[in-house]
Amino acid sequence: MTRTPQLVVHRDKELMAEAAAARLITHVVDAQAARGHASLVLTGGRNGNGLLAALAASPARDAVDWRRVDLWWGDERFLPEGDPERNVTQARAALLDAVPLDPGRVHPMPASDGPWGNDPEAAAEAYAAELAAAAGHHDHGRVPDFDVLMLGVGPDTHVASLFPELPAVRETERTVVAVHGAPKPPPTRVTLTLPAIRAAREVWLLAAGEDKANAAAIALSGAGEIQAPAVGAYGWSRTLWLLDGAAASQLPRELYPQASA
Ligand SMILES: O=C1O[C@H](COP(=O)(O)O)[C@@H](O)[C@H](O)[C@H]1O
Repeated sequence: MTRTPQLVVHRDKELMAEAAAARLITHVVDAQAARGHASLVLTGGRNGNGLLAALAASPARDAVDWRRVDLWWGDERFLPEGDPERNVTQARAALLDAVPLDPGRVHPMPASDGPWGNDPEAAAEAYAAELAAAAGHHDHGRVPDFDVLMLGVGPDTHVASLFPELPAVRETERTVVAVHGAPKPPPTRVTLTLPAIRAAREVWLLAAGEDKANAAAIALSGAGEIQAPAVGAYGWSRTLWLLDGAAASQLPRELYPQASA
């Protein structure tokens, strides 16, 4: 388990998205070569969707065997199926509809008009059960061995739907919980918890744009995870912060990485 993140700063958000997409393709190809399949956790938000769109535009996307990719989500806005604000709807538009995925390996979080109805607690429990059913006996706990778990960092340091000081960020047992009263709309959400996030091999935090500069500086300067949830998001093999110059602009000088482009 490494709590010390590596930082990579790219010139701007477009280059950051392209470089992150290239990095992801390489990871997936390597995971498939080593283990036969790759398991990814997608994030919503502008930076996560930017990465997916860059991946869709990359000719190297065809190096991936998409039929052997498992897709999970870090969080979801609890809205009806097909709602344009749902993270899965946006991911489908950015990439998923353009690649030959196995539908049985795509695991969106439940919608508010899905089989568990408008009950986010039931939806969270069902997603936790789906994760547990996919976890092998070698996996760390009750979720599959995620190769890469991506998280967009919000301007308030939230990741997934773990917002500062709300009960979800304090959860230490369950892997998935419902969120009520999120400060960013919509207020009702479903999210992986920090213990589930920390079961990932690699956690990549994405932060691009001036509105992320304060969040990056706070999260990377020793804040607590209840006040700054991004602090609590780390992988057991590696934790990577992928930033653009604007998001890195308030980092303390000693944190600013030497080799960045
Ligand atoms: O609402 C959400 O916001 C965060 C961050 O989004 P961004 O647009 O500020 O980059 C995202 O990571 C999360 O998945 C999403 O539900």
